Amino acid sequence: MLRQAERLNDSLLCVGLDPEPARFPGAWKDDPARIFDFCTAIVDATRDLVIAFKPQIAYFAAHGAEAQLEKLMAHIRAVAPKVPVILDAKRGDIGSTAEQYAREAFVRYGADAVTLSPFMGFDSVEPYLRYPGKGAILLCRTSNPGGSDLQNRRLADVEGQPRVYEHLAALAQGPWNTNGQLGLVVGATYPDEIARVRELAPTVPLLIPGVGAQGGDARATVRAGYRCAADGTPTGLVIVNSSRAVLYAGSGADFAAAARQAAQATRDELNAARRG
Ligand SMILES: O=C(O)c1cc(=O)[nH]c(=O)n1[C@@H]1O[C@H](COP(=O)(O)O)[C@@H](O)[C@H]1O
Repeated sequence: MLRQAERLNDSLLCVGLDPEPARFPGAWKDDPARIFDFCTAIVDATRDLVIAFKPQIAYFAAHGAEAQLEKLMAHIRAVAPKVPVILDAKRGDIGSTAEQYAREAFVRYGADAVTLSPFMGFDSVEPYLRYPGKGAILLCRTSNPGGSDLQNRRLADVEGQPRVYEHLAALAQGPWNTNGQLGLVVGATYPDEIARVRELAPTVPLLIPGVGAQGGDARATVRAGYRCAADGTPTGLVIVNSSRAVLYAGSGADFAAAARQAAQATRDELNAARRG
């Protein structure tokens, strides 16, 4: 699905759907009942510009707006059936509970992929791999400064003493990737680490948040993470997420047009970086 959407829309950009009613335009401001309306306006304005959409579940659950998220997922499937939807939930729990989280993501919401915290190990990830064709994207080297607290520590009892994120990248490329559906999250704020992850996991899709509001460099991100064959076919895809910089590009009645403009500019910048 990712390869198909990348070709269809000529894009590496993922628009993150992180709706904050306090930032909604005009009469919608502070009204959580407008979460669906706000998000569908963004989806409709950008659906031909993206490789994926990424709703962040907390922005819905915090307002008791799960029904609006269900409606939104159905809306995306209807208007952009070839664009994968990554449910950003960052789940991580023992196998029996993971089975419920997997059902929530893939059956209740119909997501194509879900983000997971791999802290509890492979048996906490495995239940998600039982769904054919569905993606499980593991936090590896996150975009936040505190990401280095644990992820950059070295593992003394693993050969070569890799850092935690390096070890995880190797597991995701190899033994953990039992159905070929794993991905990794690497922050745009750390391009050197993106390059290192790409070295260890040459073909795993990388979800890269952190351009836009967090200040990550789009060009450096693509250079570090995107790989293609001599004929231009991607061999290592990147899914570069921007949320706030797209969603809140404008604050008036024309917010959806402003979001489209911001998404288009970022998509073009990412494409220039991979072709330049
Ligand atoms: O898994 C994620 O999507 C994620 C991982 C990470 O390392 N950093 C990160 O910012 N994110 C998410 O990506 C989005 C970034 O939003 P913006 O900073 O507004 O573009 C938010 O939904 C975060 O929860």
